[in-house]
Amino acid sequence: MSFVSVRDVWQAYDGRSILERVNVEVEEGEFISIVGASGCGKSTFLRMLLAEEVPVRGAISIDGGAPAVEPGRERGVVFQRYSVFPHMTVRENIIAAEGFAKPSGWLFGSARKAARNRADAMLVRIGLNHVADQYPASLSGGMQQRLAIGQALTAKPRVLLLDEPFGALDPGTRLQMHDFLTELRAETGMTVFMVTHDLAEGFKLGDRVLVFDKVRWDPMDPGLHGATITYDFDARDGGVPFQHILDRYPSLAPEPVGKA
Ligand SMILES: Nc1ncnc2c1ncn2[C@@H]1O[C@H](COP(=O)(O)OP(=O)(O)OP(=O)(O)O)[C@@H](O)[C@H]1O
Repeated sequence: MSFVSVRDVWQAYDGRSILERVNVEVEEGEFISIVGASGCGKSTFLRMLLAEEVPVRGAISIDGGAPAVEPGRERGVVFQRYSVFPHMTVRENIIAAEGFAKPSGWLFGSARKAARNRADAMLVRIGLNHVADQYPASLSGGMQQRLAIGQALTAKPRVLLLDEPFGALDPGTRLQMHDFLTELRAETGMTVFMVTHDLAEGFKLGDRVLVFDKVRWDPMDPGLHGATITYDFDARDGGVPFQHILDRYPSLAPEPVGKA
């Protein structure tokens, strides 16, 4: 059995189908990029992988375990909008991430001191040790997002879920974050699922690129049917030229530079 196994998963809200018949098998350590038109259910799929919500049908299992019913330490998540705590320093943000992963939610005495040492090691790892005592507002967007990734990594997750993690960053910072993520991944052997609207990014970072789309379409009721995985591209060797996908999915094309 694969490390992550998604079997015949369906999701619906208020009786409206969002995802249907989603099947995918993922090996440990694979980097899976996810693309698809806006609103097709990509974030919903990530939330189910995180066990933040359960599918109405089908099951997702990780490492052969029973389907999870709530988020656990083995899954970390990073969203596009900075999820760091603005009233805490950079170091406190990392310590808090560890504290919240504990059942009691808080750390005291020697446990807190040890957590501080681990936090400092993490800050060195993500290149933020020189700003450990600053507040997030004083950091650049790329630094804040590195802090968010550092928080997610604090619990040493085996699966990292990234929802458009670099969507709010400028192109240069984005490229730096690609290198950072590639290094982290080589170091940790984590399995990664990343939703992106940038196909080039998806093919560059991913081992595979999954495309979500609707295969059934009712012109009288466009919201009737849900999306599923329509393509599973092998992106390891540079992948297929992504222009072919853009031809079929023009809505995925990046915004022209300078467009308001
Ligand atoms: N908790 C919810 N209750 C009701 N509807 C929801 C809920 N969560 C998501 N939806 C709806 O499900 C659909 C899929 O949303 P989702 O955020 O998963 O899409 P997405 O592909 O990630 O979109 P985008 O690319 O724009 O971020 C949308 O129509 C959204 O409004």
